[in-house]
Amino acid sequence: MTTNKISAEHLTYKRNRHLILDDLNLNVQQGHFIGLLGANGAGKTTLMRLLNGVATNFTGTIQIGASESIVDRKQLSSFSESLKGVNANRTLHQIATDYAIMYLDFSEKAFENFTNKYELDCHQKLSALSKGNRKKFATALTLSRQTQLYLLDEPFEGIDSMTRKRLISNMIAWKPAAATVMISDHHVNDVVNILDEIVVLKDKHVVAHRNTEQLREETGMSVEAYYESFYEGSATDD
Ligand SMILES: Nc1ncnc2c1ncn2[C@@H]1O[C@H](COP(=O)(O)OP(=O)(O)OP(=O)(O)O)[C@@H](O)[C@H]1O
Repeated sequence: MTTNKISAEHLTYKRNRHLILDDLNLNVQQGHFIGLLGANGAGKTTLMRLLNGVATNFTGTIQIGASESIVDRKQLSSFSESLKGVNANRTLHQIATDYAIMYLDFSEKAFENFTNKYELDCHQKLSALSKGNRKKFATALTLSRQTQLYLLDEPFEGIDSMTRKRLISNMIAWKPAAATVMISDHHVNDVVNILDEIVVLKDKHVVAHRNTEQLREETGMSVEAYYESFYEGSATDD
């Protein structure tokens, strides 16, 4: 069996009796930038929560590397949403110190590099950060772990277009070859240059999973036009 993969098979998930994901199948080889695309409410955050092991009580299987266990998946993936439970009265530096205790793979050196590049003042309290800087901080924390799968939920939301371009270049330069980075974003054109693959969620499951280069060659469409066509009901994935 191949172990350098991330997979979800027949994944079905309900929350408060609402069916959110239904028989979702996804299989990615590690080492790529993957865009997780879908309209509001399509289930992008939910899928990331399930992969990371924050959300449980699903049916089907989820695997990262060779393991299906929740404990291993939390260890093998780093999720930007983890910041949700953090005490906003703590400074960025204090929060990073907490992370270093919580996650043995957290690199304080990497964190320092990211915060320098992102122009964040680590003496500030989390509560004092603007929306964009809060996103940058969540990304810095997430990427400072040394693990296999990085799950970034709308990392560029609220970030100005110039900074966005700089963060994307930094991310390309930073990515370890074996790591997988899954990014959800509503502004497909802004992130498309970083993406090796896209996964489109619609109707509670994956309706397309394509290599971006092949997609352009084979369809002659931009990635954004291809993605939007699923929502216009005019495309099928073959
Ligand atoms: N606590 C909950 N109880 C019931 N349904 C929920 C709950 N949380 C989320 N949902 C539903 O799950 C579905 C998927 O939500 P999710 O946040 O994963 O979507 P998303 O693709 O990330 O959306 P967005 O792009 O708006 O962030 C939505 O229909 C949402 O209403």
